[in-house]
Amino acid sequence: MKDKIVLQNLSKTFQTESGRAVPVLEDINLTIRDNEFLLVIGPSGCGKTTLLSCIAGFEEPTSGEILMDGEVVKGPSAQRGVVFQETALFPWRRVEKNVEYGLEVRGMPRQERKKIAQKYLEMVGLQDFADAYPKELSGGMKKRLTIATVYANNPEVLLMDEPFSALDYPTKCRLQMDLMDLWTKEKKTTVFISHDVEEAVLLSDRIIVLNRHKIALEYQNPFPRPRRDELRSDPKFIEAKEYIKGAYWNESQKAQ
Ligand SMILES: Nc1ncnc2c1ncn2[C@@H]1O[C@H](COP(=O)(O)OP(=O)(O)OP(=O)(O)O)[C@@H](O)[C@H]1O
Repeated sequence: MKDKIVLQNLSKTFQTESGRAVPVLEDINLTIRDNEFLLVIGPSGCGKTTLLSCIAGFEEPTSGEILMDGEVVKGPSAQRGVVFQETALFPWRRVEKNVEYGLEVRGMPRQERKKIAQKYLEMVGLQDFADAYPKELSGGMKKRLTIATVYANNPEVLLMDEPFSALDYPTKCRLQMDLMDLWTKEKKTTVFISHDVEEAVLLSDRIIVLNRHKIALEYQNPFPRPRRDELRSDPKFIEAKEYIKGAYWNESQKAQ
């Protein structure tokens, strides 16, 4: 599989207003392969969002560089779709019009963008809510809508920052399965940030534990796809979760 995103000696240090230097990422080297689902986990404040923001092009590295398809990332691009923890929807636009927004901006004809919006609303099970406003949707439905919106724009890379963290467990489980279905149908290179070890083992091809400014552990996920909901209670899955949790826990302890 070809390399999609390459982080070369990536470092990021923030300067606080009082002039203090806050090192967040130090000399990170990482290759994300085309169509890989990479999951980044780590204790709060370890730099997960900063890493994602650098890949998205929202933050500039202090040193080192990020390459996508061999080209240096110099700023945000429509080729990298971002899903944040908070849903970013237009409250005054109906559900279908939210999905169409990016396509409209690109000048796609009305009928064509409507067809694409309907396809993705169906894929996330929101076809009956096309004419509703976002405020009429539950938290989980809003997440589905955000994912449909990002997918409709057809980016090559999907960057997701804890998209399901605020949801209750059953809703989260359902959305994880939905995302996996969508990802299986339309594979995209994905970088997904999470605090949740179960989510990490269920979704990923590979897990990176980030801590103390560096990659503390890399774990190649052995579970074959498709992965069903029942996998969550498989003893081997639980064992894998414990292993990641052990590394995550140890790293959290060291961070204190
Ligand atoms: N713009 C900024 N200016 C100064 N410091 C910042 C800035 N953005 C982030 N930081 C600091 O960088 C560190 C990493 O933040 P980041 O949000 O990347 O962590 P995280 O791992 O995503 O945390 P969480 O899991 O709590 O979301 C934190 O110490 C934070 O205070």
